[in-house]
Amino acid sequence: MEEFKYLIPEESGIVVSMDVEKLREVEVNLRDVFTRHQYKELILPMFEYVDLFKTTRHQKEESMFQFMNRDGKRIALRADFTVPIARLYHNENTDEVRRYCYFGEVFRMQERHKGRSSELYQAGIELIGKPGEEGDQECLSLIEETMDVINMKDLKLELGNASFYLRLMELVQDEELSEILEKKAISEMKRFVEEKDLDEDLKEMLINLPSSFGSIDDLKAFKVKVKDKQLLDAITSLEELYLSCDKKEDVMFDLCMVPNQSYYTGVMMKVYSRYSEYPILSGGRYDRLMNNFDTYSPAIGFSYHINTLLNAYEKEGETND
Ligand SMILES: N[C@@H](Cc1c[nH]c[nH+]1)C(=O)O
Repeated sequence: MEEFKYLIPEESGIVVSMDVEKLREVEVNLRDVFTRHQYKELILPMFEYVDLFKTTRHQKEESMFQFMNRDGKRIALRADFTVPIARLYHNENTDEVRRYCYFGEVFRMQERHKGRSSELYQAGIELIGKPGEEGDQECLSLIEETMDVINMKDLKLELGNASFYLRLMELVQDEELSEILEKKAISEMKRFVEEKDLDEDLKEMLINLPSSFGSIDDLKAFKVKVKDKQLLDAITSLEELYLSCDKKEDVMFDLCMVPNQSYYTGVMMKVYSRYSEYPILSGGRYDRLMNNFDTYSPAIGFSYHINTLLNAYEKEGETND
């Protein structure tokens, strides 16, 4: 394909313009925090069997970069760090608490012409074996500490809960709800609710959901409208987690948060810079992922999306000039 030799594929477009000096600075600062808290650094394979990501059903097959190896087995470029780390924990044959951290690329095919690279540089941690509130708090305080060392202004930490989302889907039994939640579309939600045969309390709550995003007071005001026990528990666990946050003024709640990974089961976290449309960090509790390896262990983790972070950092710099 001679005519393409001067061009860079859309898939890796952003990578070539990455500010490597800044990347290394962020990496050093994050590594320093992770290792201070006993997170052991891992280097994980770049090539995996497609089956690894398929059996855990977390990554859509069409978003994986795949090829055949010499034995005719289907190989994928690493599409995620969390899943191979779950396998690693299983292979360690332990039920003790383990702390891992990692730095490197994941490969996920993006929608065309959105200007997003398919080669995503991540820096993250996984905390395995520490259940519930205790594990959530450890993870959250680590996020807060790392938010300090990346030296960015105006960061917001958003909390959602996958158990809230999963319970809603169970009650409503309609995939369209996911899209409406993601868009926080008030009028679409009204139309959707009117067309459905649902309990009146649930209808009233759903109508209020897209506009209930915000502070702890917004969360508390919304809670009054909730009658279902599982939904209430999910909100209470967010309230409790909030109490352990150091910088409460930077914390927001989003009950419309749709899990961006299908393995999330509990609290979900996202960090936003006002200079980026996408989160610079995302993560969550995933207590059932390990079941795929016949190991039963609660876990939570997060990843910084370094490409997004560097873009936001550059924009922040431009507005300060
Ligand atoms: N692997 C997730 C982030 C995460 C790490 N641990 C838990 N969640 C992602 O790439 O979005």
